[in-house]
Amino acid sequence: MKVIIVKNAAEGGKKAFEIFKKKLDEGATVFGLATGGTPETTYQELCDSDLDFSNCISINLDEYVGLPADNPQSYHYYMKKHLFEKKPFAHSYLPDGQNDDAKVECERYSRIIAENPVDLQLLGIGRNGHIGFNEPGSAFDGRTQKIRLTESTIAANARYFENENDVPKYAYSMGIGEIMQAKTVLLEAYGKDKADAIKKMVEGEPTEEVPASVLQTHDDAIVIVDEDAASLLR
Ligand SMILES: N[C@@H]1[C@@H](O)[C@H](O)[C@@H](COP(=O)(O)O)O[C@@H]1O
Repeated sequence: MKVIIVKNAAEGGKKAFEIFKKKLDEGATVFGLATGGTPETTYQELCDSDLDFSNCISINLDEYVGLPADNPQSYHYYMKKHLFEKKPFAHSYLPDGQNDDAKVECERYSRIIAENPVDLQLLGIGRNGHIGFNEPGSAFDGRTQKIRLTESTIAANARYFENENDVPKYAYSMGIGEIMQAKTVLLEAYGKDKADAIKKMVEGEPTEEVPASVLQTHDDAIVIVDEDAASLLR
Protein backbone atom coordinates (compact mmCIF):
# COMPACT_ATOMS: atom_id res chain seq x y z
CA MET A 1 0.00 0.00 0.00
CA LYS A 2 1.48 3.29 -1.09
CA VAL A 3 0.53 6.27 1.10
CA ILE A 4 0.81 9.78 -0.32
CA ILE A 5 0.37 12.65 2.14
CA VAL A 6 -0.83 15.97 0.72
CA LYS A 7 -1.62 19.35 2.31
CA ASN A 8 -5.35 19.36 1.63
CA ALA A 9 -8.17 18.02 -0.53
CA ALA A 10 -7.37 20.46 -3.34
CA GLU A 11 -3.84 19.08 -3.64
CA GLY A 12 -5.19 15.53 -3.24
CA GLY A 13 -7.53 16.07 -6.18
CA LYS A 14 -4.58 17.09 -8.33
CA LYS A 15 -2.62 13.95 -7.35
CA ALA A 16 -5.63 11.74 -8.02
CA PHE A 17 -6.09 13.45 -11.37
CA GLU A 18 -2.49 12.55 -12.34
CA ILE A 19 -3.25 8.90 -11.55
CA PHE A 20 -6.42 8.97 -13.69
CA LYS A 21 -4.48 10.59 -16.53
CA LYS A 22 -1.65 8.05 -16.35
CA LYS A 23 -4.11 5.15 -16.36
CA LEU A 24 -5.97 6.59 -19.34
CA ASP A 25 -2.67 7.12 -21.20
CA GLU A 26 -1.80 3.48 -20.50
CA GLY A 27 -5.05 2.35 -22.13
CA ALA A 28 -7.41 1.94 -19.17
CA THR A 29 -11.05 1.80 -20.27
CA VAL A 30 -13.02 0.87 -17.14
CA PHE A 31 -13.16 3.21 -14.17
CA GLY A 32 -14.78 2.35 -10.84
CA LEU A 33 -16.21 5.52 -9.31
CA ALA A 34 -17.20 6.68 -5.85
CA THR A 35 -19.46 9.35 -4.35
CA GLY A 36 -19.36 11.48 -1.19
CA GLY A 37 -17.60 14.71 -0.33
CA THR A 38 -14.12 13.20 -0.72
CA PRO A 39 -13.83 12.73 -4.52
CA GLU A 40 -15.28 16.16 -5.35
CA THR A 41 -11.88 17.80 -5.93
CA THR A 42 -10.82 14.88 -8.11
CA TYR A 43 -13.96 15.16 -10.22
CA GLN A 44 -13.45 18.92 -10.48
CA GLU A 45 -9.92 18.36 -11.82
CA LEU A 46 -11.23 15.81 -14.34
CA CYS A 47 -14.00 18.20 -15.44
CA ASP A 48 -11.53 21.06 -15.88
CA SER A 49 -9.18 18.91 -17.97
CA ASP A 50 -9.18 17.82 -21.58
CA LEU A 51 -9.30 14.13 -20.69
CA ASP A 52 -11.80 12.22 -22.78
CA PHE A 53 -13.79 9.33 -21.29
CA SER A 54 -16.23 8.99 -24.17
CA ASN A 55 -14.80 5.58 -25.08
CA CYS A 56 -14.67 4.40 -21.46
CA ILE A 57 -17.03 2.68 -19.08
CA SER A 58 -17.73 3.72 -15.51
CA ILE A 59 -19.07 1.50 -12.76
CA ASN A 60 -20.14 3.11 -9.51
CA LEU A 61 -19.73 1.50 -6.13
CA ASP A 62 -23.17 1.93 -4.69
CA GLU A 63 -26.63 3.50 -4.58
CA TYR A 64 -29.27 4.01 -1.91
CA VAL A 65 -32.20 1.61 -2.08
CA GLY A 66 -35.47 3.43 -2.77
CA LEU A 67 -34.15 6.64 -4.32
CA PRO A 68 -34.99 7.36 -7.95
CA ALA A 69 -32.18 8.63 -10.20
CA ASP A 70 -33.63 12.14 -10.28
CA ASN A 71 -33.62 12.50 -6.48
CA PRO A 72 -30.87 15.03 -5.64
CA GLN A 73 -29.60 12.77 -2.83
CA SER A 74 -29.22 9.76 -5.11
CA TYR A 75 -25.79 8.77 -6.33
CA HIS A 76 -27.09 8.81 -9.92
CA TYR A 77 -27.79 12.51 -9.45
CA TYR A 78 -24.45 13.14 -7.73
CA MET A 79 -22.50 11.55 -10.56
CA LYS A 80 -24.35 13.53 -13.20
CA LYS A 81 -23.75 16.76 -11.35
CA HIS A 82 -20.09 16.21 -10.43
CA LEU A 83 -18.80 14.38 -13.50
CA PHE A 84 -21.02 12.96 -16.22
CA GLU A 85 -22.56 16.23 -17.43
CA LYS A 86 -19.08 17.48 -18.26
CA LYS A 87 -17.34 14.16 -18.93
CA PRO A 88 -19.69 11.61 -20.43
CA PHE A 89 -18.64 7.96 -20.59
CA ALA A 90 -19.69 5.54 -23.35
CA HIS A 91 -21.69 3.80 -20.65
CA SER A 92 -22.10 4.50 -16.94
CA TYR A 93 -23.38 1.79 -14.63
CA LEU A 94 -24.85 2.34 -11.16
CA PRO A 95 -26.99 -0.01 -9.08
CA ASP A 96 -30.69 0.59 -9.62
CA GLY A 97 -31.97 1.79 -6.24
CA GLN A 98 -35.52 1.43 -7.45
CA ASN A 99 -35.30 -2.26 -8.13
CA ASP A 100 -36.87 -3.73 -5.02
CA ASP A 101 -35.88 -7.26 -6.01
CA ALA A 102 -32.50 -7.27 -4.26
CA LYS A 103 -31.48 -10.70 -5.53
CA VAL A 104 -32.08 -9.77 -9.16
CA GLU A 105 -30.42 -6.37 -8.82
CA CYS A 106 -27.32 -7.68 -7.03
CA GLU A 107 -26.85 -10.48 -9.56
CA ARG A 108 -27.28 -8.05 -12.44
CA TYR A 109 -24.67 -5.71 -10.98
CA SER A 110 -22.18 -8.49 -10.17
CA ARG A 111 -22.46 -9.64 -13.78
CA ILE A 112 -21.68 -6.12 -15.03
CA ILE A 113 -18.58 -5.97 -12.81
CA ALA A 114 -17.42 -9.42 -13.93
CA GLU A 115 -17.87 -8.53 -17.60
CA ASN A 116 -16.05 -5.19 -17.31
CA PRO A 117 -12.87 -5.67 -15.24
CA VAL A 118 -12.09 -2.37 -13.52
CA ASP A 119 -8.73 -0.77 -14.34
CA LEU A 120 -8.84 1.94 -11.68
CA GLN A 121 -11.19 1.93 -8.71
CA LEU A 122 -11.65 5.19 -6.82
CA LEU A 123 -12.67 4.90 -3.15
CA GLY A 124 -13.49 7.07 -0.16
CA ILE A 125 -13.65 5.68 3.35
CA GLY A 126 -16.31 5.88 6.05
CA ARG A 127 -15.42 6.95 9.59
CA ASN A 128 -15.86 3.33 10.63
CA GLY A 129 -13.57 2.11 7.83
CA HIS A 130 -16.29 1.16 5.35
CA ILE A 131 -15.61 1.16 1.61
CA GLY A 132 -18.50 1.48 -0.81
CA PHE A 133 -21.26 0.72 1.68
CA ASN A 134 -19.51 -2.39 2.97
CA GLU A 135 -19.93 -1.84 6.69
CA PRO A 136 -17.72 -3.46 9.38
CA GLY A 137 -18.20 -7.23 9.35
CA SER A 138 -18.65 -7.44 5.54
CA ALA A 139 -16.88 -10.44 4.00
CA PHE A 140 -13.56 -9.72 2.29
CA ASP A 141 -14.67 -11.93 -0.61
CA GLY A 142 -18.19 -10.47 -0.81
CA ARG A 143 -20.10 -9.65 -4.00
CA THR A 144 -22.75 -6.99 -4.61
CA GLN A 145 -25.24 -6.99 -1.78
CA LYS A 146 -28.11 -5.11 -0.23
CA ILE A 147 -26.65 -3.66 2.96
CA ARG A 148 -28.31 -2.24 6.06
CA LEU A 149 -26.48 0.98 6.88
CA THR A 150 -25.10 1.41 10.39
CA GLU A 151 -26.28 4.25 12.63
CA SER A 152 -22.83 5.86 12.28
CA THR A 153 -23.07 5.90 8.47
CA ILE A 154 -26.64 7.22 8.54
CA ALA A 155 -25.54 10.00 10.91
CA ALA A 156 -22.50 10.85 8.76
CA ASN A 157 -24.55 11.01 5.55
CA ALA A 158 -27.46 12.91 7.14
CA ARG A 159 -25.76 16.20 6.23
CA TYR A 160 -26.98 15.74 2.67
CA PHE A 161 -30.62 15.23 3.70
CA GLU A 162 -33.15 17.56 5.29
CA ASN A 163 -33.29 15.38 8.37
CA GLU A 164 -31.72 12.14 9.54
CA ASN A 165 -34.98 10.20 9.13
CA ASP A 166 -34.86 10.84 5.38
CA VAL A 167 -31.57 8.91 4.97
CA PRO A 168 -32.36 5.55 3.37
CA LYS A 169 -31.64 2.60 5.65
CA TYR A 170 -30.41 0.31 2.89
CA ALA A 171 -28.06 0.53 -0.06
CA TYR A 172 -26.86 -1.72 -2.85
CA SER A 173 -23.08 -1.91 -2.81
CA MET A 174 -20.40 -3.58 -4.84
CA GLY A 175 -18.79 -6.23 -2.60
CA ILE A 176 -15.26 -6.11 -1.19
CA GLY A 177 -14.23 -9.14 -3.27
CA GLU A 178 -15.29 -7.23 -6.40
CA ILE A 179 -13.52 -4.02 -5.33
CA MET A 180 -10.33 -6.06 -4.78
CA GLN A 181 -10.42 -7.29 -8.39
CA ALA A 182 -9.67 -3.81 -9.72
CA LYS A 183 -6.15 -3.61 -11.14
CA THR A 184 -5.41 -0.42 -9.19
CA VAL A 185 -7.30 0.93 -6.20
CA LEU A 186 -7.06 4.60 -5.26
CA LEU A 187 -8.47 5.62 -1.87
CA GLU A 188 -8.72 9.25 -0.83
CA ALA A 189 -9.40 10.56 2.69
CA TYR A 190 -9.42 14.09 4.01
CA GLY A 191 -10.01 15.56 7.46
CA LYS A 192 -9.59 14.61 11.12
CA ASP A 193 -12.82 12.56 11.09
CA LYS A 194 -11.04 9.97 8.97
CA ALA A 195 -7.78 9.78 10.98
CA ASP A 196 -8.80 6.82 13.14
CA ALA A 197 -10.07 4.79 10.15
CA ILE A 198 -6.87 5.60 8.23
CA LYS A 199 -4.66 4.45 11.10
CA LYS A 200 -6.54 1.15 11.37
CA MET A 201 -6.53 0.69 7.59
CA VAL A 202 -2.78 1.31 7.19
CA GLU A 203 -1.29 0.01 10.44
CA GLY A 204 -3.83 -2.43 11.88
CA GLU A 205 -4.13 -6.14 11.13
CA PRO A 206 -6.37 -6.72 8.09
CA THR A 207 -9.76 -7.54 9.60
CA GLU A 208 -13.33 -7.59 8.35
CA GLU A 209 -14.12 -5.25 11.27
CA VAL A 210 -12.24 -2.54 9.31
CA PRO A 211 -13.29 -3.17 5.69
CA ALA A 212 -10.66 -0.85 4.17
CA SER A 213 -7.84 -2.81 5.86
CA VAL A 214 -8.28 -5.40 3.11
CA LEU A 215 -6.36 -3.01 0.84
CA GLN A 216 -3.14 -4.02 2.62
CA THR A 217 -3.44 -7.25 0.65
CA HIS A 218 -3.97 -5.55 -2.74
CA ASP A 219 -1.02 -5.51 -5.18
CA ASP A 220 -1.55 -1.94 -6.31
CA ALA A 221 -3.34 0.16 -3.71
CA ILE A 222 -2.63 3.89 -3.51
CA VAL A 223 -3.87 6.03 -0.63
CA ILE A 224 -4.01 9.83 -0.82
CA VAL A 225 -4.54 11.49 2.57
CA ASP A 226 -4.25 15.03 3.82
CA GLU A 227 -2.25 15.89 6.93
CA ASP A 228 -5.34 15.71 9.16
CA ALA A 229 -6.37 12.26 7.96
CA ALA A 230 -2.73 11.12 8.32
CA SER A 231 -2.33 12.68 11.77
CA LEU A 232 -2.52 9.40 13.74
CA LEU A 233 -0.10 7.48 11.52
CA ARG A 234 3.22 6.50 13.10
N1 LIG B 1 -21.07 5.14 0.28
C1 LIG B 1 -20.28 6.28 0.55
C2 LIG B 1 -18.82 5.90 0.51
O1 LIG B 1 -18.49 5.44 -0.78
C3 LIG B 1 -17.98 7.09 0.92
O2 LIG B 1 -16.62 6.80 0.79
C4 LIG B 1 -18.28 7.46 2.35
C5 LIG B 1 -17.49 8.67 2.84
O3 LIG B 1 -18.09 9.85 2.41
P1 LIG B 1 -17.44 11.26 2.41
O4 LIG B 1 -16.44 11.25 1.30
O5 LIG B 1 -18.56 12.21 2.17
O6 LIG B 1 -16.79 11.43 3.74
O7 LIG B 1 -19.65 7.79 2.44
C6 LIG B 1 -20.63 6.98 1.87
O8 LIG B 1 -21.04 6.10 2.86
